[in-house]
Amino acid sequence: MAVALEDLKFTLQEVLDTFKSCLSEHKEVFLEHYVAGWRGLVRFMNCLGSVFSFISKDAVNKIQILVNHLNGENGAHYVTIQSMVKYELDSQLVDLTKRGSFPESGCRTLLRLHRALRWLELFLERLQTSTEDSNTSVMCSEAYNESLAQHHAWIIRKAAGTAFWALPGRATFFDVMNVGSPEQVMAVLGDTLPLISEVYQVTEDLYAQNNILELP
Ligand SMILES: CCCCCCCC/C=C\CCCCCCCC(=O)N[C@@H](COP(=O)(O)O)[C@H](O)/C=C/CCCCCCCCCCCCC
Repeated sequence: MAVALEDLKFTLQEVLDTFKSCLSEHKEVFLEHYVAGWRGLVRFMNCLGSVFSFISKDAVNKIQILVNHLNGENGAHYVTIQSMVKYELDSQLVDLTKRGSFPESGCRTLLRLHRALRWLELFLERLQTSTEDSNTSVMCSEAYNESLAQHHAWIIRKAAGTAFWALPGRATFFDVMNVGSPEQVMAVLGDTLPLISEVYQVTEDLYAQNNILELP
């Protein structure tokens, strides 16, 4: 029986490894590894219960759009996020001001995941400084309100806010991360966060330079 990648067991270490291999020595972001990082995160979310499946579906859909670009006839232009942005903008394959002919452009699709990466960064920062009594739902909502929520319609914010209350407590959350004791989780978080932050910042700068941070 074939098993979808998203259904395999999550380990935080694996996500760390994919984000480690995301950046080239010239600070280019390899799309293949970026997408692999997201696949790992979706696997984590799938372990948390079906209440998150509407979020997971959207992420999987966006991951698949990027994989299709990577595996398509113009895949060579999609090796890094930098080459993708240049190719799509030079070839006018991006809707810049309103949705139109290119609802599945790589630039637009990646921007949605990029914004979600900021949520992840803020959430992991909170987890890293959390104590046994900290509430994962509160940390998740705060991170969401400071980032992704600003790009979501009211109905999505409402649904996301409701789902956050179904998050398990910190101890279970750490168990699902599958890296060992809370001390080991903290250590892996300490390794993971700077990598995620760097990938986020490189992407943010690239999108800002090209004035494509608000793609419809
Ligand atoms: C290291 C382990 C600890 C943390 C692990 C977290 C795992 C999170 C995995 C995936 C995060 C989901 C990424 C969601 C991408 C959302 C992209 C987006 O903004 N899509 C909206 C806009 O798209 P277009 O309509 O413009 O195409 C779309 O409307 C969204 C629909 C679904 C709702 C999105 C809610 C996002 C909440 C993010 C927090 C996830 C909380 C997971 C709990 C751990």
